[in-house]
Formats: sequence, structure tokens, C-alpha cells
Amino acid sequence: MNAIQINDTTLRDGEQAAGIAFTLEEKVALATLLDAIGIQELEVGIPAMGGSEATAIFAIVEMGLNAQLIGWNRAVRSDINASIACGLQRVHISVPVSEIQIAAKFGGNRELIFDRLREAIFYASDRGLWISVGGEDSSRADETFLLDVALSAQEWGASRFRFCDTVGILDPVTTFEKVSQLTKWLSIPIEMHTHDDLGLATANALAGLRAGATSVNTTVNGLGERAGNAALEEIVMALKRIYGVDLGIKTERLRELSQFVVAASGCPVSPWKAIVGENAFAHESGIHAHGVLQNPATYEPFSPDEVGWKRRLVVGKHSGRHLVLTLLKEHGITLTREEAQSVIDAVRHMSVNLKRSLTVEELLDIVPKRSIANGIV
Ligand SMILES: CC(=O)SCCNC(=O)CCNC(=O)[C@H](O)C(C)(C)COP(=O)(O)OP(=O)(O)OC[C@H]1O[C@@H](n2cnc3c(N)ncnc32)[C@H](O)[C@@H]1OP(=O)(O)O
Ligand SMILES: O=C(O)CCC(=O)C(=O)O
Repeated sequence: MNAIQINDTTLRDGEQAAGIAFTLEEKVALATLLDAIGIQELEVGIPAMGGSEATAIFAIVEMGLNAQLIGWNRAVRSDINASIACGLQRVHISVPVSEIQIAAKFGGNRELIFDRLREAIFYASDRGLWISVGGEDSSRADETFLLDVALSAQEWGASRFRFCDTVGILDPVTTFEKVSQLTKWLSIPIEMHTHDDLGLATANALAGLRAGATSVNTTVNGLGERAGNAALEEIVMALKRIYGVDLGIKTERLRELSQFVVAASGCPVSPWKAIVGENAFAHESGIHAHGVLQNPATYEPFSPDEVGWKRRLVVGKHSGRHLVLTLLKEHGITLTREEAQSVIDAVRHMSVNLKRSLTVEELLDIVPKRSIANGIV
């Protein structure tokens, strides 16, 4: 795989998730954290929104981060002016490219797309800006038309083209084929922008990278419009673990980053969320815990430390003797096989009643001697 660039858009598409609004302080702190972790490029927002959005973008620009910063624009002069006013030197200019989007936004007039795009690119390039162009709804676009728009953008001065699966309808094989068509004809880099409506955002983004795209939009926790975007932590770890592409990102801070976005967005991640979910390195089942106690690699794809977690072994309905005996031994308690089985039976009973795993204290309270000492039995 070629050198890959992450262009994280938590501050733009992430914040577009319904009901999410970051404060200026949160936007600045998130940009700082993303930069510190080593993300190469940040799509910081939409300058044309003005007000507090423009103030936050300006504040981020002023910080002089290592990451390159880019603002999102429609193919409209006033949007480009707003980006310039925020101090941005890189602009992303978006045009709709599918039949359905062109009908809704440009009265079905395809020529208008070319006219507006040409004008916006020339306007930005006359002002010395670096330009990326996005084909909104590329996945549903007529492929010849999409290529025509992308080639025109390249000819007029765009330095990158963004392939957008705007409504998340692709599968990895089709993504690979469509993006291969673009990489075959374009000399500028391609960027992947994928949505998770069918749960395939990360897989599709990776398929695009396999097809030769070299940049990828991500959001922390997959936050974003509707079902969200390709998750930063998934893309980074999949690149590292599946393809051996290490972007130099401080992966041990991915959990901290995730928790920052949980707090700022008010959107928790599910316990089974890849990489950053609370259960990503938790083991309860007897067979799994037995394996992990012998060798963690039996049931962990990589070490939890690599992404900022600690392994958790918890006792619950599915636990077995090895785990229970190990945990009790850590507290100086040794049981016979029969005693262990009666503890496991009690754990199962209690776990079903409580509908959760047990705390260590609850486990210790089940042990016969302690129970007698506490007057429970
Ligand atoms: C797929 C994506 O995520 S695209 C990004 C979506 N993000 C957002 O919309 C969040 C921020 N947006 C906003 O704050 C506002 O929508 C603004 C400031 C950009 C525009 O606000 P308003 O002027 O009130 O327009 P509104 O949002 O109602 O409508 C969008 C207008 O942009 C036009 N438009 C949409 N996409 C494009 C485009 N790529 N290039 C040019 N014009 C476009 C629409 O046709 C419509 O035009 P009209 O006002 O002439 O009818
Ligand atoms: O940049 C673009 O062209 C559109 C990006 C986007 O948010 C999308 O297509 O979902």
C-alpha cells in the first residue's frame, strides 16, 4: 500500500451528527489532541457557517499545529472568502455528482456543476489556496460523469479528489472497482469518504485505499451524519495490523481521544465498539478466560496497551473454574474442585438475577468461609 494520509473530519462531518454541537473550547482541545496524537490533516469545519464556527476555525488556525488544516466549502465564492477570512490556506470544494443530488441542488443541470466548479477552483487558486475537490454522492454517480468531473477538477488545478460514499451504500468489492477507475485515470491523489449506513464504512474506506486512494477521512468513534463515518481508531489499527502500515500515530492515546469525544459529544460508544469500547479487552467466558490466562493472544488480536486499555477478566454467568480459581487465588483463597463448582453455580445464579457480571467483592462474598463469617449462610 502507498503512503497513506489520514484527514480526520470529526470537527466537520463528526459534528454534523444530529444533535451535536462542540463549544469553541472543545473544538480547540480536540484539534490539539488529534494533532498531538499525530493525525496528519484535520478538516476543521465549515467557515461559511460564520459565527462561533468561524471563530473556532480561526482559533485552530492560530495555534500553528503540525497537522495541515482544511475547510469545507460549497462551490460558491462566498464560502471560499469565508475560508480565507479564517486564515485557511487549504480549501475543500464540494459538488454533487449523482443524478439525484444534481436534481435537488442544481435543477438537474449538469453543465452548471462544471461551471460552478471551474469558477470556484479558479477563484481559490487565484488566491493561492491549495484545493481539494469532493464529488458528493460519488457512489451513486454515473461513472463516466464522475470521471469527467474529477478529470476536470484536476485540469483546473485541484490537488486531490474525494470519492464520497455519501449515503453508505457500497460494499468493499464495488468500492474497489469504482475507486480503481479513478486511480487509473487521475494523476492527483484520491481521498476516501465513507459512511456507515450499512456498517461498511471502515471496510469500504480500506477497499478504496487498496484500490490506490492515498487519503482517508475518519472521525473519532465513527461520529457523523446518520450512522456515522469510518472510525479513526478502526482505520488506524486496521492499517497497522492488517497491512503493516504504521502512520506513526500514538495509538496508545486512542482511548483517551475516544473518551474526549464521548464527553464533548454526549454520545457514548457501545461496549463492543472496536478498539475503544469498554469490552474490547474484557473476558468473562470460561473458555476464553482459560485461554487468555495461558496466553492473551488466544483471544486478543493485539495487546490492549497498544490502544490505551488494560485487560479485564470479569466473573459472570459464562465463567469457568480456571478464572474463578485464579481471581480467588489473587486474594489468598484456595478452593477444592467441589467448592469451586459451588462458587461457580452461585456466580451463575447471582449473575442472572443481577443481569450483569459480579464485582470482586461480590465474588469474595460467595466464597463459603467468607459467607459464613459474614453471617450470610
Ligand atoms: C454531504 C455533506 O455532509 S455536505 C455538508 C453539509 N453540512 C452542512 O450543511 C452544515 C453547515 N451548513 C450550513 O451552515 C448551511 O447549510 C450553509 C451556511 C452552508 C448554507 O446555508 P443556507 O444559505 O441557509 O442554505 P441551506 O442550507 O438552506 O441550503 C443549501 C444551499 O446550498 C446549495 N448547495 C448545496 N450544495 C452545494 C454545493 N456543493 N455547491 C454549491 N451550492 C450548494 C443548495 O442548493 C442551497 O442553495 P439555495 O440556497 O440557493 O437554494
Ligand atoms: O466533501 C464532499 O464532497 C462531501 C463530503 C460528505 O460529507 C459526504 O459526502 O458525506
